[in-house]
Amino acid sequence: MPVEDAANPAIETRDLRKRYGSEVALDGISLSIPSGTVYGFLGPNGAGKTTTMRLLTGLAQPSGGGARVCGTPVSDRRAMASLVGYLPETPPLYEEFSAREQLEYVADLRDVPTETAAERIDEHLDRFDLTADADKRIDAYSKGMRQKTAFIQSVLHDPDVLFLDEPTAGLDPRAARRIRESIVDLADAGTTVFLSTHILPVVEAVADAVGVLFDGRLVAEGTPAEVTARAETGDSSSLEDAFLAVTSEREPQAIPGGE
Ligand SMILES: Nc1ncnc2c1ncn2[C@@H]1O[C@H](COP(=O)(O)OP(=O)(O)OP(=O)(O)O)[C@@H](O)[C@H]1O
Repeated sequence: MPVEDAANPAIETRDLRKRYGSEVALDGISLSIPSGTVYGFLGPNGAGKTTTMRLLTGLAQPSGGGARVCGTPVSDRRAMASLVGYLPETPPLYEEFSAREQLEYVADLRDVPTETAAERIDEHLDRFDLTADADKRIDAYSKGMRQKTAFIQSVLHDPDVLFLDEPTAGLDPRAARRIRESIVDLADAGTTVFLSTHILPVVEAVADAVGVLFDGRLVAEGTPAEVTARAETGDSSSLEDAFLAVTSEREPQAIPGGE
């Protein structure tokens, strides 16, 4: 069972906003996500999902509002480095390193003790069927092998909150299942997982709650069943039907003139 603590949310945002010049990427979102839960963060292309994750990992500065992760303001980048793990859409990997070297390097950066790092690296390489290729250079890796390596590096330091941007992209069914299992295992162990993906069956399988972002605003939130039911798309409707309903036939919202 997830270790939930609604009074001390792992992720909390208040009217969080981000502009890029005149472009409003995020138009004031407020979230409260209990620790030890999986939050599926959905939205069409360009809705503001990556922007939100960059703000919540301290990689970008908000234009307005605020956010805390485990009670710490996200502006504290030093604290964020140990509190959060982040698998971005295009993960940073050193082509000339092997997967093992890459993972040892990241573990060292995150101050994971050498012996603990070695154990975790071996365990994860095995779990993702990478052991035989672990000493090959990453520039000879397939897309899926890179994605698996990047996922492992995002969890090596045992973060309290894990942000995943399309973690199963490019993975074969076995590897995708391993990622889904890992997400559930991590949440069971108390990690909060913030999962952005367009693969809605993955969200239905693992998420405790979902939020749907459209044009920089949160337009639906609840358990997958609640969001599906509220969209009132029919008796046999799915999360996909609900997603399409809440992200269509909406006029773009007027953008306020200032913060
Ligand atoms: N560095 C940037 N400079 C200017 N505009 C940006 C920048 N990053 C994002 N945007 C804009 O902000 C909006 C939200 O982008 P974002 O990448 O957060 O969307 P997304 O929901 O992650 O999309 P996708 O599903 O395609 O990955 C888009 O209109 C995008 O063009």
